[in-house]
Amino acid sequence: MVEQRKPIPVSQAVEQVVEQAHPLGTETVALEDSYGRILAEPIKAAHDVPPFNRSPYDGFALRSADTAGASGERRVRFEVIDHIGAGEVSGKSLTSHTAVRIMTGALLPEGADAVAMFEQTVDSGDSFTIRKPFEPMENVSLQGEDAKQGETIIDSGGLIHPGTIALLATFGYARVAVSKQPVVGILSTGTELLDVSEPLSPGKIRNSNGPMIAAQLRRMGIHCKLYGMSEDRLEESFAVVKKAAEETDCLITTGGVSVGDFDFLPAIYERLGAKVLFNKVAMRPGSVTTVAVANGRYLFGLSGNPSACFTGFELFVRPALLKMMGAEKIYLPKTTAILKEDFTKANPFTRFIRATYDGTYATPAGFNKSNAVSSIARGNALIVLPGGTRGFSAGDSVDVLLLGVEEGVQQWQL
Ligand SMILES: Nc1nc2c(c(=O)[nH]1)N[C@H]1C(S)=C(S)[C@@H](COP(=O)(O)OP(=O)(O)OC[C@H]3O[C@@H](n4cnc5c(N)ncnc54)[C@H](O)[C@@H]3O)O[C@H]1N2
Ligand code: MOO
Ligand SMILES: [Mg+2]
Repeated sequence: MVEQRKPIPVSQAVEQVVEQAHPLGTETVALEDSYGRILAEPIKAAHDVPPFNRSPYDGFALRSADTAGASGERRVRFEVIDHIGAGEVSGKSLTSHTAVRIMTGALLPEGADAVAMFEQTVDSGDSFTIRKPFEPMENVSLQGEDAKQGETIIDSGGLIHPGTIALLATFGYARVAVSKQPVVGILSTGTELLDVSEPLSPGKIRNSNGPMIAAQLRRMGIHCKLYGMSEDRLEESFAVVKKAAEETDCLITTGGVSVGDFDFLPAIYERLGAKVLFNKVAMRPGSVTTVAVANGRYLFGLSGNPSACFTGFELFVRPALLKMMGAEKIYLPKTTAILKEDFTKANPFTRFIRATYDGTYATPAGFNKSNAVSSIARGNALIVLPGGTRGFSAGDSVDVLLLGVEEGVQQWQL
């Protein structure tokens, strides 16, 4: 008799998977290799930013006191005593009605407390005039206005993105403490599978799940170990899964997890003595998604059906790996959108519909069965239709999970 599996709610399944994830510790990498990694130390301002009072304009550094009473009728003249660009330091100190010609980014000379932009002056080389008074510190970029020494600017646990890199570089982090990345393996199971470069033959299809998951991992900044494809034969599959599981923190297999005569993953988990967290989730696609743990390592048994495989990765594998990487924001961001099509038939399982989201509407991305591959290629989001007794109509407000967003959110809520 076919095994009866008990489906668990999606949120419970996500919780159970994430609960098993343990951070892998930290390492340091060169700044140029840190993009996309998870920051393992807070970034504290090592010094004020900017580190000195500087000119935000190309113009003349002057003493504001000398500008008192200036007007169109009573222009005030300054003698230019030096000329500096950014990076140069004037050796001159300003005295009454003297100024230094200064470029954007240059340290203000001693005595100066304001900058007249070129556009605010009539310039005649050795001297210039102005027609308005300047306030102390007018047109000055003040030391520490951006960041104060000792201030924590970014907490640990965030994704290092280009802005983070700019900050790290500002403070002289040639090396950065980041969380270690998990070693992740991918094995595609199925006697029907052909490699991408092989021609089709009767009953065979090309392996699309393997390359897809490798790309889903790359999108998270993770490089994986490829274990290729294995045919649906118990002994051989067991050997390769066992080896791969020993060599990785997380092994992702696709296919062979359902109740078919050649679905060997359940038997393999049993032989490995792995603890199966669940083997049925009340979701579609991906109801057969199975997650097991052996010796502290994850075994993700994703469905062979491409849409189910894709969805299983985004919902379960992604947050688990991010948590292992020390990330705080491990879940896909969620928003609401207006549904573009009817889904009038109720479904007891929560459905995840591949869709395009344009900021207002969520439009299903076409053929949306579990075995669909075209809709994964078109979509940038997953519409969530909760399981239950009701259907959904065009115009309904629905939840949408956003795919491919650089950084997610901290709370899982569905
Ligand atoms: N009697 C039942 N049959 C099925 C059930 C069930 O509950 N009772 N569940 C169905 C559901 S839901 C799904 S989803 C599939 C899951 O099957 P498996 O995860 O065991 O995957 P396979 O049987 O190996 O393959 C399913 C399908 O996907 C194609 N496939 C497999 N690997 C790849 C790959 N790497 N790239 C592209 N396509 C792949 C494979 O050829 C099959 O067509 O089971 C249902 N059956
Ligand atoms: O596991 Mo299946 O994907 O629900 O069609
Ligand atoms: Mg099967």
